[in-house]
This record gives sequence, structure tokens and C-alpha cells, in this order.
Amino acid sequence: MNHGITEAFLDKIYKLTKQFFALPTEEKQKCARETGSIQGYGNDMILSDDQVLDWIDRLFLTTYPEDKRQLKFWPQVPTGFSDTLHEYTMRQRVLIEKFFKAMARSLELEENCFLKMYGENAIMNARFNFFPPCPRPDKVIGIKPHADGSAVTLLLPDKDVEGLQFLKDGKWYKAPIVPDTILINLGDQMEIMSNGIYKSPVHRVVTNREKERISLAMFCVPGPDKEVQPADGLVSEARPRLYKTVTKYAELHYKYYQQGRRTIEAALI
Ligand SMILES: O=C(O)CCC(=O)C(=O)O
Ligand SMILES: [Fe+2]
Repeated sequence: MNHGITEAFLDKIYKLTKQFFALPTEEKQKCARETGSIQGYGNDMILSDDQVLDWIDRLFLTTYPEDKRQLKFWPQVPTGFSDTLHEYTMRQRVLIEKFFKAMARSLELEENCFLKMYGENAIMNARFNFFPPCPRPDKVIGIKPHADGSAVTLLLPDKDVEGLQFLKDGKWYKAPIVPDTILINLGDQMEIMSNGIYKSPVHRVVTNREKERISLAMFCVPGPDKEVQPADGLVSEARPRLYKTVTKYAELHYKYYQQGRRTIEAALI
């Protein structure tokens, strides 16, 4: 997609992500997540004894609005990490606005209709993912099958190593590697706003024996005060409303995800 974020800039954030994960553990631990907090460096938060863990390390940082940032978790090394992440966030805000307007127009809706539900204080959460090589890719998954709980996710996948797969009609399909491309993935909240016309796809990340893999997902989530529901113009007798009004969906999503369940089922009427 023509996103106005240059290849050189994507390359910069990609390299910084690689450099961060290549640091010694004690350096990364300076950003370690604290018990009960989602922000910071670490792995899955354990919510139950029978939870299936992902083969992954991650750094999770809220990058927008700026007053929601917890800078103590932002890496000091590699140099330039924080400034670049700030710039990435700001450039992506411009992209998201254009994208939501285009989505509304594509459904012949007033162009600000989705943006209004998304809100001025919409949240952006950056998740830097690191998948180490795994001795048993046949048994162990990098990220369990899920659909994103965001409205939209801007994903920068690894340049060289495959792993992301999408589910369609009961079969898994590999996402091809397209260098210097941001993959726009629709989340459940876009499915709700569009009354099911746009779907949030189920996807997963598989592991491999030889190569490590990284990715950066930016989850764009409607503001916590926002009620998200199917746009009026998409509800009619012929197409009844499919979803309830939801608020703070992302919080519910985290619990469902760890149980391997689809959150959108909780929103169905
Ligand atoms: O690593 C990827 O390509 C996908 C990551 C993903 O699905 C996620 O973080 O929700
Ligand atoms: Fe995802």
C-alpha cells in the first residue's frame, strides 16, 4: 500500500527491533514487564494453569496518546529506539486516518463515520515480537490462532523469514514476504463497525527450526470511552444488526485470546 512511510524509515525501525532483541538478557530485562502489567518486555502473562504458551518474546509499549506512555519500559539501547518509535507512531496516525476514511467511502458511508467511533483519544499499542528458532515446530506455535482485538493492526513482518499464516475455509495459507510493506490487518472492532461486511481474519505464527523471526504489530484501538457498534448506514431490514455495542473490547480480548477463544463471539447478538 502507498502509505507515505519510506522504505528507509521502515528499514530503520526493523533494524532497531532486531538490535533490541539481540541485546543480552540483562539489558532487555531493564524494560521488563511487572507482574500484572501488560506493558514492558517479557512473555505471556499467565492467567490459568492450562494456558498454552506462545513461543515468543515480546516488548509491548503503548505509544499513543502520549500521556499513556510508560517510558520506564522504553529501551534506552539501541540508541534512537524511542525517537524512532515516536516518529513511527505519528506517521502511522496519518495513515490510519486516511485508511478509515477510505474504508467508510468504500461502503458509501459518510467518510468520518468510522473515525468518530475510533475517537480522538484512540490508543496505539506497539508489540515487538521475537520468535527464537524452535526445536519442535511440529508441536509448538509462535502465536496461537487468533483474530486481533484492535480496529486495525499495522503489521511489519520479518523481511526474510516466513511464519505468518491466515485461515480461510478451514485451511492455513502463508502470508508471502513483501519487503518494505506494512500489512494492514483488520481487527474485530472493524468487523463490528462494518456490521460484518469486513471480517477480521484468524491468523497464527508458526515456528521454524533454523531461523529467528521478528515482527512489529501496531494495534490501533478505539478510545476507552468509545462505544463501538455497527454503523447506522450498514444496518437495514435486509442486513440486520449482527453485533452488540462494545466498550473496552481490547481488555476482554486479552482474556479470550489466552484461552484460545474468539472474542467476537461475545459481541454477537
Ligand atoms: O508476527 C506476525 O507476523 C504476526 C503477529 C500477530 O499476529 C500479532 O502480534 O497479533
Ligand atoms: Fe495478530
